[in-house]
Amino acid sequence: MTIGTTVLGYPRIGPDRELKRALERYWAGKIDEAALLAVGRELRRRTWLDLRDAGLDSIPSNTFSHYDHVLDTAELFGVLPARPGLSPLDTYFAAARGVQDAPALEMTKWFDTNYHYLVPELGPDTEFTLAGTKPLDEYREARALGIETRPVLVGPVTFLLLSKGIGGFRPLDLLDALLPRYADLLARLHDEGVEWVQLDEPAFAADRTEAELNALIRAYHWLGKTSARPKLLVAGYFGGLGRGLGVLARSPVDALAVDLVSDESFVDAVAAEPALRDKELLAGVVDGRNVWRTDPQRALSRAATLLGVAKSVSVSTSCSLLHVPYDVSREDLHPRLASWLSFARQKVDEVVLLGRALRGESPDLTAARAAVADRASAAELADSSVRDRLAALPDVGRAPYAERAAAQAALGLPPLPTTTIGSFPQTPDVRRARAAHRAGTLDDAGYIAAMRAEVERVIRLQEELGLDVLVHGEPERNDMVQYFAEQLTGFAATAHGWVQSYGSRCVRPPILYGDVSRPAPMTVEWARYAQGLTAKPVKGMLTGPVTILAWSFVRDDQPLGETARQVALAIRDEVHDLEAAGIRVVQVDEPALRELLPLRARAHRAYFDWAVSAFRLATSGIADATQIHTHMCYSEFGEVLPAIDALDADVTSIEAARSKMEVLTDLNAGGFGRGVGPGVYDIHSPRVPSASEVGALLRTAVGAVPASRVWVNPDCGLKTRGYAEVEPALRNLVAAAREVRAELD
Ligand SMILES: Nc1nc2c(c(=O)[nH]1)N[C@@H](CNc1ccc(C(=O)N[C@@H](CCC(=O)N[C@@H](CCC(=O)N[C@@H](CCC(=O)O)C(=O)O)C(=O)O)C(=O)O)cc1)CN2
Ligand code: MET
Ligand SMILES: [Zn+2]
Repeated sequence: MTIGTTVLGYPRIGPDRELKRALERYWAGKIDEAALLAVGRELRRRTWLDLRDAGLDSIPSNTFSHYDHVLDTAELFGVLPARPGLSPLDTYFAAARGVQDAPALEMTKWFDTNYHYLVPELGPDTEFTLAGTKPLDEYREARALGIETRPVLVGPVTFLLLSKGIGGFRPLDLLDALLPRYADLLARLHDEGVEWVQLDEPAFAADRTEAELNALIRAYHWLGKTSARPKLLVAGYFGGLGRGLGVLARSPVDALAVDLVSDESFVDAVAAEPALRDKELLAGVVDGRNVWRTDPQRALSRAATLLGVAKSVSVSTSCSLLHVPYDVSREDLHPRLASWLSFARQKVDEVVLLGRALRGESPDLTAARAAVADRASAAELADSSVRDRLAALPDVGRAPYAERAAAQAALGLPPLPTTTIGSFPQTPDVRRARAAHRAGTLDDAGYIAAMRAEVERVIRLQEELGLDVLVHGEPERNDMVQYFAEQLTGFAATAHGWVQSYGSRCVRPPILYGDVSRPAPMTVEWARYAQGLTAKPVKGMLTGPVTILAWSFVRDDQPLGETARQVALAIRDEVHDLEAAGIRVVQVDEPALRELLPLRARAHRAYFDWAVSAFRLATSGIADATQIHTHMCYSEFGEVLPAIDALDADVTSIEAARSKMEVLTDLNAGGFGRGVGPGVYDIHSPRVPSASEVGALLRTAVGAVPASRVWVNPDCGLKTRGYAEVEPALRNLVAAAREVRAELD
């Protein structure tokens, strides 16, 4: 049988974040393993039944995970660190979250998404075994419900490319050792009666070396030729496959899934590939990354272009639906906006409908066509005043850094000034107050009073600790992007639109649907209140335009750079109002600057151009004496260092503790000449760093960068930590700064 209509993956956290709650209760010791496993089983059951009832021809399995699918793959092939005395499940969680005396695996971004995976560590002595049965178990579980499924696995080459080599080792050198274990697994699935297996190779949406392409060739020639195996579907997504397309087309696999959404030109490359003649093709024409309703005309014409090219063509999503929320029908949005949207459940219906249309049936596409046309012609999305203001804006640079630095000396800060990145712990009390406010049981005045009390507590604590530049602690923010989106026009927020970010942590990305403007100041009253409590400078705290776009679902009817300018203008207005309110230091966070970097180098220049100019637009037109900070984290910064420099912020705080300040060498090599705050405290770990540990990192920093430009701060915000860890950690941070200060001449 051909595969027919399908989706490459589905959300797994639960429509009401059932898995998040179960995980956190399990970790807190409130439920046992059996109760946690039961929650997962029920979520899988509901997903499979929903997908079957929707009419998909082929239903994926093994898309569930208790934490992360790359971690699952490492467990499956027996390469998680052993933890004698722990159950297999707790060994798995130990790798994900760390235990008392062993840190977690590193966590990093899954390609250019806001999903994070755990990085397996491999070395020359790594031995793979087929240690687990998860894909097999889930297949059986579905079959017991009467549902045939297609197990989904991370492909062997992508798995190795995403892993980290210990001490300079190249994980790809393990390919020949890993392939037989994949073959063992395929054989077992085959014995079980599995017809199709999906192997995901998104790594080939990025630029790849000759050696990496050769690995892809070897892998699929080898796996394709194994005798007892299910049919193989290889999925490439998050962009076109580049030369990987030809490689896979010429390999003995049975089907290819291609992303026809992310890269418009890729459809031509697929159409021109003669070697696809005897392959089945899944045309990924329903966007798995965004929430807009699919234009049936465009989707069908793309898929139809390929009809003669392959043995068969069917419809799929461009990637897994992991990155979109479950169901738009649960939202209380403006009905017109709601009619333009499609979340995971609706995307499944779109796939089914388009699949029927492609087969020559005549399903009713009028509602879809009308909604898309309505959105395209919605004049009220345009705001001419925003566009006129942007067109009239003068040049967006600031005075040279030296002049600014001289003016900013008026802040009267000591050498090695200490500060934090913005958020303080979001305590259960704070979260409860916000929930009560949302539910209407706590009125505005009561909520504001509770948050003010929290701000005052945080200010007093920082004064007592002896920090130099204070923050208000962000207690009033549900999330650093959603909070702003809720106050800007052109954005809609969802009530249930949760998307997994990592493990049990989720976000509700806002929907940016129209021209953006700022009807009123967003943070000024909180900053003014905090500054009024202390003589020390309080840092205003904003999220930058690139990060606001990266962590929202963004309109796709104009270039991102244009949308970024509108958001930047709103942030600029806020910066100006903070300055007018007497705030002398403003931080504009851009942790997602690296995340939005296109996977292919040919697109980097254009990205840097719009991203940098949006940040500069947001942070210029102010007095030289007003100090602009920015902050970045969760990334490999190498490729974006020139852009970080070009942002022209007075001070850049940057995650560095885990990598022992390596980033400073690179920054120096790049000629970075302004203030820099390399994180000296890893906030992802519950461990409290000692003063001597922090001191050692700080001495490394002042050895690499002139001390006059070094700031002392944690790696990132403290919102996910508790006060029991944060207080002693910051105490040690201040003590270390004082000690190293005393050593300066
Ligand atoms: N958007 C975004 N992306 C990001 C980051 C980030 O901060 N924001 N940081 C990096 C790492 N990613 C992260 C993603 C999420 C969280 C996180 O802490 N998320 C929270 C939810 C944050 C939130 O929206 N909180 C809301 C809703 C909280 C909530 O769940 N309330 C309860 C009720 C509260 C109670 O009674 O206790 C409910 O709705 O059921 C609020 O505070 O108002 C979670 O999953 O637990 C942290 C880091 C990279 N990407
Ligand atoms: C993910 S970056 C976080 C920056 C933000 N100001 C905070 O401290 O939480
Ligand atoms: Zn951060």
